[in-house]
Amino acid sequence: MTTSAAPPALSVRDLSVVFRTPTRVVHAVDGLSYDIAAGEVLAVVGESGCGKSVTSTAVMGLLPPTASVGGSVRLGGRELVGADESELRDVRGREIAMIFQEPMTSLNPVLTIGRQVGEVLRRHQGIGRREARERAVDLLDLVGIPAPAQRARDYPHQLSGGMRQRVMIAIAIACDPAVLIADEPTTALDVTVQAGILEVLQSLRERLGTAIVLITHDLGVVADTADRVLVMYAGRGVEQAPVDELFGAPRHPYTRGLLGAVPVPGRRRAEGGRGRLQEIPGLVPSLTEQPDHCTFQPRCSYADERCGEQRPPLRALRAPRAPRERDERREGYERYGRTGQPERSGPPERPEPHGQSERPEPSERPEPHEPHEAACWYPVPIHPEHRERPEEEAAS
Ligand SMILES: Nc1ncnc2c1ncn2[C@@H]1O[C@H](COP(=O)(O)OP(=O)(O)OP(=O)(O)O)[C@@H](O)[C@H]1O
Repeated sequence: MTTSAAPPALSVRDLSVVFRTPTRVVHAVDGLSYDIAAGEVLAVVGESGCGKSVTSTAVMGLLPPTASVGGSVRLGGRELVGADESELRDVRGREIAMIFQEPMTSLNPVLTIGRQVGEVLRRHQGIGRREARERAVDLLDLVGIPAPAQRARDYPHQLSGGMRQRVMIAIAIACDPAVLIADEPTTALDVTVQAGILEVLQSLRERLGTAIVLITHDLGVVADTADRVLVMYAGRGVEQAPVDELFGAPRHPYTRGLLGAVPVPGRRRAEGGRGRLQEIPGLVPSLTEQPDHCTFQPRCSYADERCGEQRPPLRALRAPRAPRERDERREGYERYGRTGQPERSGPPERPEPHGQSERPEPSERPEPHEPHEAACWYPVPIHPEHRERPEEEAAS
């Protein structure tokens, strides 16, 4: 739950999405809750099919009629679940916007990019063609398109993939939305172009206070960009934490497995040949059922009977604060550069994270708006000798 005084820019509570087709029922999202504050970047991670995109599409009110949505999505005090289409159309683009993975499918190939950015302004702000054109050029400039006045006359196919993605961002932020959802915005791009796009997103949150929900598979991007992380598994939120806590002291066994499945050069050598990539055994559960127990239980090495009988709620955990624990958090954070790998090979020299010189130390980052939470009866111990029992956790 949000502890800061300011209301969240976006508040999602107990969101559920069920698709009903003639042949099956899919519980794509089940009881998901999160908040995001102005100027914050919340990364949403999890294996393919865990419900990241469906969550965002539900928040935007863009799901097909086969989907039924439950719970609450509050945007600046306005409830979006159950709102009618005309109200949603008014909100989308103006107060909340989304950028997608593949800009070529979202841009109109027969209109210039200046026209496409300008159209959004004209539709939502009722300004004239000439003013819209001028403001479109300003927006293209803001997202880092060189010579924006000339490029505004280009068609999408005349731009590189990275430039097209910048155009999508310009369209998304044209009306200065409070919340921007970026669904895998850098996946199809090479690493240097990706870095440029992430810088644009960072500058938006700093300059305009945009709250950004960043959906990504790339844990390096998460480490480098996010303030907080939401981990999803099989349609449920299983862990939420400030980014350095999540990387340094993951508490849900699934999160730990997810981090262990990322290649880190030098780790194997540093760990005497033992540091292999750790696969999570077993398979992701089918979403056609909605079990009333922990869905990760069949794959979890910590599970006991209770995990197979009762569904663990998302509970606040005590944050690791002792100096030694703090160092471990830091170490975890430093393991991941922007590409999911340290910039140089591993120990004995500890690698610097990408862009560390310009970015504040993790300890200087803004205070988290939410505590560390995990949906687990037996959260992974911070130290093996300190296995905590549920009753020792500081529930709040
Ligand atoms: N229109 C639909 N009808 C039925 N099931 C759907 C529909 N859209 C999505 N799903 C199902 O919902 C589940 C979640 O899908 P979603 O696209 O949100 O996953 P994801 O975590 O974003 O995956 P990825 O990382 O691969 O994009 C999947 O099992 C998917 O098959």
